[in-house]
Amino acid sequence: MPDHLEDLPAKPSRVAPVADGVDHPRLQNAIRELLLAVGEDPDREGLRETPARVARMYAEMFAGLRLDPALRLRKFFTEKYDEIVLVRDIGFTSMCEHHLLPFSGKAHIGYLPDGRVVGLSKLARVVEDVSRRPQVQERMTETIAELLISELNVKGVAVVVEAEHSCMSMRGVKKAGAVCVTSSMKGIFRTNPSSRAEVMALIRG
Ligand SMILES: Nc1nc2c(ncn2[C@@H]2O[C@H](COP(=O)(O)OP(=O)(O)OP(=O)(O)O)[C@@H](O)[C@H]2O)c(=O)[nH]1
Ligand SMILES: [Zn+2]
Repeated sequence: MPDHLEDLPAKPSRVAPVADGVDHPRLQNAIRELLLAVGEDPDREGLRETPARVARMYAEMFAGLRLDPALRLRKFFTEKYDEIVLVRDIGFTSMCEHHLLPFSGKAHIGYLPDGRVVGLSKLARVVEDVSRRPQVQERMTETIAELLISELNVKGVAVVVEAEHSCMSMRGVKKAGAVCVTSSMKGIFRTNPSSRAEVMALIRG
């Protein structure tokens, strides 16, 4: 190592708190404790940077705790279109709040407009924002549907989420491939069985 670098701390940016709303030093201590508790040596070479790495990972996985997804839905386009709009297969990964393991899958969102439409990407952005929290799949589904029905001036909203839970595949009951499906229907999709059947048929493709 050149002399002039010898006194510099290694990668200082990796240990400093990052202005992302997460307490990085606290997280790093917790990860170090976790490694000690399972019988590992957090000071061995391969693990030396792990607490800082995992802290950054949690900051990313839980970034949704500090976001307001409603802000994604404040921009509209006036359109005469009055049939269902559906965005299918929006991929996501969230964190199961029971085991802090990921669950991932696809969200499908349909809505029936009432004179104006929202940018299609905004539906995917809402899924992205809401997924980055510790939660259960039912709450994630309901949160997305509630946001859409309260923020968009639409006749109905349908949200279906399909996901595989790591806590069911890699541990515990160990059922790889089991898929959990949840749905939340608002407005006309809740009150009118034929509208519900129509949106569900579109979601099934
Ligand atoms: N309803 C629901 N349950 C979930 C979700 N994610 C994980 N779970 C379940 O949460 C439950 C937690 O059960 P506990 O008995 O408290 O924990 P556990 O002993 O680790 O349970 P096992 O996973 O059966 O080993 C498990 O049945 C998980 O399958 C979710 O999104 N929704
Ligand atoms: Zn779990």
